[in-house]
Amino acid sequence: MTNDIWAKVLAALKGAIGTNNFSNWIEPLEFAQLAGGIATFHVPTNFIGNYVSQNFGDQIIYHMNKQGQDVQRLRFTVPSTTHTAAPTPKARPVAKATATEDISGAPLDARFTFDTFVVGKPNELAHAAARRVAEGGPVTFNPLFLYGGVGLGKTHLMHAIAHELKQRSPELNVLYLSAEQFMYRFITALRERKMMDFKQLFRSVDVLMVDDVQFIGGKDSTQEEFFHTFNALVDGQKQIIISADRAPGEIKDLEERIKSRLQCGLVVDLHPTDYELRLGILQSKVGVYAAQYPELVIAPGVLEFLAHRISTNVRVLEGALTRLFAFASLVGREITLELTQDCLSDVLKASDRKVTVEEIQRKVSEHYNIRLSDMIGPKRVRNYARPRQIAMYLAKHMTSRSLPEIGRRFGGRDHTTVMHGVRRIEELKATDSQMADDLELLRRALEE
Ligand SMILES: Nc1ncnc2c1ncn2[C@@H]1O[C@H](COP(=O)(O)OP(=O)(O)OP(=O)(O)O)[C@@H](O)[C@H]1O
Repeated sequence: MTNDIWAKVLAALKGAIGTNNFSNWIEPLEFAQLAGGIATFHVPTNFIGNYVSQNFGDQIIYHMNKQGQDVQRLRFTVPSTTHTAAPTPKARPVAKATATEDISGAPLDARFTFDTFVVGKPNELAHAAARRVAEGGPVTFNPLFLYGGVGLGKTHLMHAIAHELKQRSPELNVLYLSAEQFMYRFITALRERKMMDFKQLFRSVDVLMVDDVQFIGGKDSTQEEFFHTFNALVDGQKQIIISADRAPGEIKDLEERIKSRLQCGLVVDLHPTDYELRLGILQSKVGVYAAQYPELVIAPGVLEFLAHRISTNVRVLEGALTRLFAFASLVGREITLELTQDCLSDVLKASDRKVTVEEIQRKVSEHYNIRLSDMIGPKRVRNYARPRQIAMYLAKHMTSRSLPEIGRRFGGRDHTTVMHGVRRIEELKATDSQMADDLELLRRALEE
């Protein structure tokens, strides 16, 4: 396809989608080639590619074909030289953290402080322990062992401790690094015959922080060296802080003596977030964005919606918010529930909890205080029939099962029985507020 033809396609698109959309979404595209019915474009970010494909893909194909080209599909690629993390020039990137290089450890993220850490029930113990260690003074528990699932704030708390300690006592030698970096340094020291320097460095610190220690599981010589370093520091009354994705006793392929050493101090876990904590985190992050995007308005209910729907981990929650603000700023619109659902459809889909028909049956029978066997069994009395219909209704709306599949799970009932039950509940939902409340309650309980 020649540039002339592409220019004609562009002119037609501009007329079809309007100047704003055109300059936001189509101008950043760079036509690369047309081969085998596939038109390829270079885009600055995957986000733009996805958006264009979903929203303007059909029109691009239509106008290219109208110009005599045979286009069946579009492909969007981000050239490797393009910086993928940055949104288009029109979107303001989120401020980058200034990393302060520790003397000999990994950089600390300037954003990870106690001030920016939101405390809730699931992390209050871990937070209190971290605060206590950050006060410095005589070592009371050694090591402090923080563990929890992905993205729940372990690294954030460790960096916060390091920042605080350095602020209170700048002379302290605080060394923060990941277990992987520990291993890498150890191997380098071995290779370069600098083990003495290695031992000296690690034994001279006042506070040693090792992140993601589960990494050394199965790495025998690294474990051995870690064990010696650990003992030397504990003997010298130096504080050690460790994080892992699971409790010390559950780390795979870790020597027993190390497990028991790690359990000697205080072991605290970060529990999965609950709704209140997620909402608190979102509110605090929105404060930051509000300063960066003063023109953006966020409609009531959006944060509650996100806190309710994204329950995986805080990193995903943060990513969703970043994307939402970048997107809203790009299109110059208020952040409404509708825009949120459009912009984050993939994230929302991915974090939808997969509810099974069996879970629904169990929950509904508990709620109405009937036996599971009666819910599935043949009895047709109202006491059983209504909860059964409610469970069918929820199965239809909360799972991807077809009506015949649902029928089979309800004691081999026919799909028309399921359809009738679902319709009956839909009618009641519209007319009976008690029924509507019950359905909402059950839905929430199942999504927890
Ligand atoms: N309670 C919280 N308050 C504010 N931000 C939080 C909180 N918990 C987590 N975060 C944020 O979530 C993101 C992920 O946190 P972090 O990197 O500390 O997780 P992690 O537990 O170390 O995860 P991983 O197991 O992947 O290493 C960070 O940007 C962090 O600032």
